Amino acid sequence: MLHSFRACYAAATSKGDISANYFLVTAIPLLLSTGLLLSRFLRRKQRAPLPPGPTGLPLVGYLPFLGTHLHREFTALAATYGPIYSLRLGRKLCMVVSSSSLVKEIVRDQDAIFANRDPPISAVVLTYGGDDVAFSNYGPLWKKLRKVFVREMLGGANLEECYGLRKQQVRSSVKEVHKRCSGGEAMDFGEMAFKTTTNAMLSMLWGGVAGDDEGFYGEFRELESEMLVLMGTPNVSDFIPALARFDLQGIEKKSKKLLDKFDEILSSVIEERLRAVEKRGGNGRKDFLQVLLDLNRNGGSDGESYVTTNQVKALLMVRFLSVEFYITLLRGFFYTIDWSLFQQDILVGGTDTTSTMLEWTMAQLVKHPDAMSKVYKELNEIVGQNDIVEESHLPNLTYLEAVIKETFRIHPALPLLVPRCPSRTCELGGYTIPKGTIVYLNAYALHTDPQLWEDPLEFKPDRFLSVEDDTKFDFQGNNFQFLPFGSGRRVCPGQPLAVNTLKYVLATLLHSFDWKLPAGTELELEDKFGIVIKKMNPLVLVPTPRLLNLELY
Ligand code: HEM
Repeated sequence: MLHSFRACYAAATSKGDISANYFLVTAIPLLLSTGLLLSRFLRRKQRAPLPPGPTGLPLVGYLPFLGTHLHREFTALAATYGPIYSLRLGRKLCMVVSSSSLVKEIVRDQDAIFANRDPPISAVVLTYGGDDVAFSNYGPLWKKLRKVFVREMLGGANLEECYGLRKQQVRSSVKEVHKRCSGGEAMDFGEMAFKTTTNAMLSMLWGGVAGDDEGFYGEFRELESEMLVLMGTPNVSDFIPALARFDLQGIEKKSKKLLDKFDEILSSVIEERLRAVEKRGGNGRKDFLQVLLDLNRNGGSDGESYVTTNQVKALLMVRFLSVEFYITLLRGFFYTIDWSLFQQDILVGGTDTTSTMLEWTMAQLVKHPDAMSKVYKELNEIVGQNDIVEESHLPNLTYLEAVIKETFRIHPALPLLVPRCPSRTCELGGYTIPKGTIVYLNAYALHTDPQLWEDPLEFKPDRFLSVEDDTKFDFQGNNFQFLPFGSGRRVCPGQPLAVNTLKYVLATLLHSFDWKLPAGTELELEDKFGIVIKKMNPLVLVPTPRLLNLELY
């Protein structure tokens, strides 16, 4: 640089024309641009390295080396490469983080940077161009939709108003189980849990229930299944963005067609509701549909929560959101997943996080009779055998809550949470994390770390009772060693509804019946990696009534 400066000065002076202007016009820009280049070079040289990690193959990266239980594989890799490591899955650069201090850095200290998502093309199309709370990036649209979701749809007052709808569905499940009791019939507990939670959710969404009108809901469920399969199908366009415009597998085109069909159904639901409201007068039922239609027509009380008709429709599809996320995560692992089983799971099994957790909690209770008797004792004391469980009882069922937390610790439904994506290149734990990296937070590793938990693989609900400060292990992810619902800005907004529904359905089914394994069978607790982490084999149990007053059934 000094050399160029001297040359410039010499050129000017040799002509005997030491004009200040000439000097300014030539030398200063040269000096500035050289300085800029130098500082860029030095900055790049100083940038921290990428986290260490296993090397893979060209194009496919580490995909062919992954087994079938990713949360365990990722935990095992951390033993070799440390609490933060990188690997390529296809063309995508991914990081896996499994220490509570680094997780804290992501979800607290640098939360605004790590608050983006990386949705697949099919999800963007099917949510009206990403016009929804789950897939939009951190920014004004996400903030508005999240506020609508948390305050207006799932706000305390609205949830309370919908209690009647939930209760109706739970009581109707109790009746059905009771009917099947008389023959000593064994039943698939997971299936019954799925039906109960689905109906409770559908009734809160738009007052509907599967089975109310088999034609309509049957068609809707079929479309939902098609949607999940499309989102789950590995799409070359997602892995190699340069090929996206060719849509080689036709996934974008199929997604658009499917969206048209969804749109038709959702439009007819909305029109029907508007007609009913007009006929009846007033605002009609306060299910989520009505809340959203009121916002669509009048905006919110703050004047900022106006939602477009497309946003109403995208928000109504929320029932499967957590599953969609997981599919988003899984699409990377097409080498390791049996896609025919995956599709069967969606079409036949019925998959959702809340009912999956109901099944796991029940399985742990059947496996641990001591814990089961403590739950029954608590139910007898708080509810009594001459009454039915109401949601007002739930805050006092502290042992049941500890059982649920311990189940979430050992069997988190989404063990790698939902991947985050930094909006700019940043540093974490002394390493560089490039913009757009897919970041997995390994909750399973944290939940089972022997340095954080005593006997981490043992089912011991009491560990949650002995904690003096009961906010220490809440479901909000405020403690970075227990985060079944994530943490930070993008923490699961459905958590209060999910935990409430789980506790209410479980308390009701336990209070109403004794549950035993069919004679001659044994219980195992093996899991199966899939859309959510489900039990490998269905939980089959025989219920017998516990309550003497038959009117309570
Ligand atoms: C046991 C049940 C559930 C579990 C384990 C679960 C778990 C999660 C997790 C781990 C995340 C990602 C959080 C993060 O990135 O830090 C999430 C996000 C989300 N969940 Fe859930 N969830 C459940 C139920 C629900 C329900 C019932 C709803 C809807 C009523 C729901 C709606 C959402 C939405 C909208 C997001 C995205 C939030 C955002 O990106 O801003 N979840 N969930």
